[in-house]
Amino acid sequence: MREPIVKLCGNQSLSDTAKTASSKASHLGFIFVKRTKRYVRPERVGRWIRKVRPRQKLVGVFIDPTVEELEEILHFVPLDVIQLHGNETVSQLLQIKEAFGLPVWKVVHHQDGGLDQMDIFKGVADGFIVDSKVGGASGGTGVRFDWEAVPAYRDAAFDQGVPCLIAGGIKPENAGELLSYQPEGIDISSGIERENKKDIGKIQAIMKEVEANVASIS
Ligand SMILES: O=C(O)c1ccccc1NCC(=O)[C@H](O)[C@H](O)COP(=O)(O)O
Repeated sequence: MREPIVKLCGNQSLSDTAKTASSKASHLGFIFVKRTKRYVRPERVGRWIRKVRPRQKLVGVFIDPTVEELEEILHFVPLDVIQLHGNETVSQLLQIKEAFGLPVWKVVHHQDGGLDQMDIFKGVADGFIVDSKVGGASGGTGVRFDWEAVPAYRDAAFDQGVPCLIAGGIKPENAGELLSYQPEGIDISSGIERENKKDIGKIQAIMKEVEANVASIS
């Protein structure tokens, strides 16, 4: 049975990181996109990681980063995965993979042509995240999409031999519904927050839903 991928994203403080790290999630995410509400400074994240020592894999979220920017972040934070949330091209992904030797997850927004986007990155992306498209926002919107589309994305990623996480508006109250579509992984940010801080009760509630559905997402 494969362990479900659960990424708890948008950690903004030592306290957030301690709460998400105390869970059974597999990945913790940090937003390195300047001028967005969950942006965190890499040197701070580095300090939190040294204190908390999470057992989870660390994911850095970026929009159209340069190799130099990534180099700077990696100097402070030992990322395990680079998540690209912007308009990056295949050649940019290849350049980043070559420069750092880290897995790169490409975000595809759920909209017409979402599956074609996944096809474009076939053999290059090491994983996909399918997120809601909400106006000009890139992510962290707290808005879900029509999950009837989930099996098509899941199967397309499966055919490529890479994981696919579903993101956008997942919360304890609706996680069971999403998990019934058997995604390989889920990515949550707003749904585990209360007043912009991660909430241990919501984290535990999400993880309880995952555990209850573990057979269906493995
Ligand atoms: O979270 C943000 O503020 C953000 C800003 C810019 C680009 C990406 C961002 N988040 C990426 C994520 O991986 C979120 O976990 C994902 O979009 C789901 O967010 P939510 O709907 O809040 O659960």
